[in-house]
Amino acid sequence: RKAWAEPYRIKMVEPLRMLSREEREQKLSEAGYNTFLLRSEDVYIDLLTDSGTNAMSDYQWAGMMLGDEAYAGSRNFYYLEANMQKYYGYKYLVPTHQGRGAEHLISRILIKPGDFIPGNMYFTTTRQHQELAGGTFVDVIIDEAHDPASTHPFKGNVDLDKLESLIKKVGAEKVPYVSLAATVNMAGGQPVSMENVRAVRELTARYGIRVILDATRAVENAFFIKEREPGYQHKTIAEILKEFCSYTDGCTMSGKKDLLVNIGGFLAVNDEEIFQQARNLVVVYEGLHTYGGLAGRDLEAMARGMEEAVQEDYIRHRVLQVRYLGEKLQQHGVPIVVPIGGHAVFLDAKRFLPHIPQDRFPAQTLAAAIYADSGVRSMERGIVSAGRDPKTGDHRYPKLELVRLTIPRRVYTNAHMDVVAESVAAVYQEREKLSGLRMVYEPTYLRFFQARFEPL
Ligand SMILES: CC1=C(O)/C(=C\N=C(/C)C(=O)O)C(COP(=O)(O)O)=CN1
Repeated sequence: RKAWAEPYRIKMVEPLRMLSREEREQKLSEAGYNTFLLRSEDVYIDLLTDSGTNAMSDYQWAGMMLGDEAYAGSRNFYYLEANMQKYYGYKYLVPTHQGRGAEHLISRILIKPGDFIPGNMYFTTTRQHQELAGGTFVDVIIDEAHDPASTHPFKGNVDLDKLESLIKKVGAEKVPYVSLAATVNMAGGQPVSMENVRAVRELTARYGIRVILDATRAVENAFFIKEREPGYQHKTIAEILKEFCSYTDGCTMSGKKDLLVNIGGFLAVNDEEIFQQARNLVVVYEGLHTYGGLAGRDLEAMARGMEEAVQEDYIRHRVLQVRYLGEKLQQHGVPIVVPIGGHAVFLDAKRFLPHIPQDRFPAQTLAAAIYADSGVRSMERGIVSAGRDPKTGDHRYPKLELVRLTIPRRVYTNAHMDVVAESVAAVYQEREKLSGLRMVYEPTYLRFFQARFEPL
């Protein structure tokens, strides 16, 4: 049979409302044409992010009632620790309030000023913390990742020659770790193959260099390995995930994605010395080492989310719902990043709006136009997100100028996807009418969150 449906039924709903086109135009102007500055109540279908926006299960909500809110030694911490060891395989757990809390700790611990951190394409908060620690991020992803039309099945892969030439150029002692993301958010939710992570491990081991995984969407990555990599079709998602992690020395985790919680994260490592430094530093920045800025109930919900995340029917539905939207858009001729990623469909704003130069912010313009058309909220993932080069002060000009339609887990049905596809197609038909934006307010850090724009 072809028909497939959500592997869950709905027990509670949040009514949605739609504004009129005039109201949306007004809200957009008040938000400085930045979708981050819109109010949730003014958004119809919210595809801004899959971070913290996912629906918890009754099993997770029940866990919220079991929060052991002891200041030290909460029962929920030990349950989370045991589940992390079971599913991700690392030895030591340091909870943090969310992913960037863990990025902050590991950057401070491992990076010395003047160090270089190679990684498979940048992520905004990850690179920010590496730079704040005095490091320089160096992109060592394969070239195909920067080509939205390339159909390479594992566009998240590390280019081993780029990695080794960096190590030889700067010296292994200046490379504290490889920052490996799986999947790669900014490339379009693109996976890393098991063969590649194994090769990265072998190469870095020769130089005594650590590999720190960004495991935020590693379950989605495991799904792509099962689907695309020879030899893995008959492995479970849980087996693939654990094997993948076994080639790395630790991970930072934003539980707000794969782990189906609204807040939560952690740092996990195998090295006892790093663990001691992290659990000492966590009490300065996040909270005691057994809660790390989270309530006991949040730790419990994240531990239970971990069990659900690796369930085959759940993760298959999750990834195939994203693919459903992407294929609908392709039927309308809308240019998107291929292969379709695990957590979002990425519109290629350069091909969508070829008449708008990059320093007139085409992706920002497109995200604003989609909201005006239908109340669907998306996120700019182009020149605004790339920020300025700390050395030159000029914009960074990424090859990928994208708008991300990010699908929260277990929240929307395919009927919502149909509405989104229809709206994007309508904007695509009228794309000649769009003329770009100019930035009128630019914050210092991670400008995309709070920048304001005016139409040209
Ligand atoms: C791959 C990756 C992310 O995607 C990420 C956060 N992503 C957001 C907020 C997003 O909208 O994609 C973070 C930071 O996690 P945090 O938002 O601090 O829990 C780390 N790694």
